[in-house]
Amino acid sequence: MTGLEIAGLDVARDRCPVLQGIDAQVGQGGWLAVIGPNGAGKSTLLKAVAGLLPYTGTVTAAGVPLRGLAARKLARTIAYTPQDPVVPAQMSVREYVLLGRTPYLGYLAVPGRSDRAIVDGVLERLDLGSFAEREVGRLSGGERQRAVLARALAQQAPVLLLDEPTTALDLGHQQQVLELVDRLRRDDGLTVVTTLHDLGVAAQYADRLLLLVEGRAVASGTAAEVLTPESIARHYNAHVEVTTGTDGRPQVHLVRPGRDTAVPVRKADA
Ligand SMILES: Nc1ncnc2c1ncn2[C@@H]1O[C@H](COP(=O)(O)OP(=O)(O)OP(=O)(O)O)[C@@H](O)[C@H]1O
Repeated sequence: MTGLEIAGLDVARDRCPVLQGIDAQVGQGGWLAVIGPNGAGKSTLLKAVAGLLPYTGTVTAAGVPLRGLAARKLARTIAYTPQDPVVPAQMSVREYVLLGRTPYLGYLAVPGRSDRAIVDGVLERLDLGSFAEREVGRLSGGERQRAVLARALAQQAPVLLLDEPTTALDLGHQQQVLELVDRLRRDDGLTVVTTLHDLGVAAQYADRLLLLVEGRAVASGTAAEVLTPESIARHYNAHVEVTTGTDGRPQVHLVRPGRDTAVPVRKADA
């Protein structure tokens, strides 16, 4: 079953075309990583799918066209975390994450016991339990990024759009967030689309990659199909070596100019 389908998507910003003719399909429970160099249009794609930018073309979730959906219905369908979220600094982390329940509340209604239980569960899963009463403005960058993700998860939408979800996180929390998102798609069938600069992470976690360059999709497929040294050299202007990990997925290593290899050679192999 298709979780999300994007067909013939064009987006202009300041009247300049930024995305042209983008097609992508993600099955329910799938994880699509949108990759590409700076300015390629990755964030623009997520914003348009989230309904925050006008577009031509169609976006459907579980077969339902998203254009024209009422805001509450859209928020129950798609949860989105931006790359640079603006957070209300005075609000406590718990109150902020409770905002994720807004699409389920009646007019002027306050969150109920089940909303609070959902928020408590999400705070726990993201290691934020001890920060629940702290003001959002008094969190570190990584703690704030987890709070923003927590708010999106509290929304319990079947489609999750995450713009660079791990940039501010230390290695342990990166892994925790990526593993959590992976579990959510595998166990709960969430459909995930993330932008990712880290090609190694994209290769390890996503089941399909979409490579955008100057607003167009230049490649899509599995990590092994998309992440070739030639393609990375051409589109990122980066010199890399691509090896295959024990899990069969590609690993991308930067190679310093003038050096032969980025991959350490073990003594036994030398
Ligand atoms: N608010 C805006 N108004 C006009 N043009 C914009 C705006 N935001 C982004 N752009 C332009 O749209 C293009 C795509 O930007 P976008 O942020 O989608 O790229 P990106 O692939 O996410 O980049 P990065 O990897 O640097 O985050 C760029 O040329 C950018 O300059």
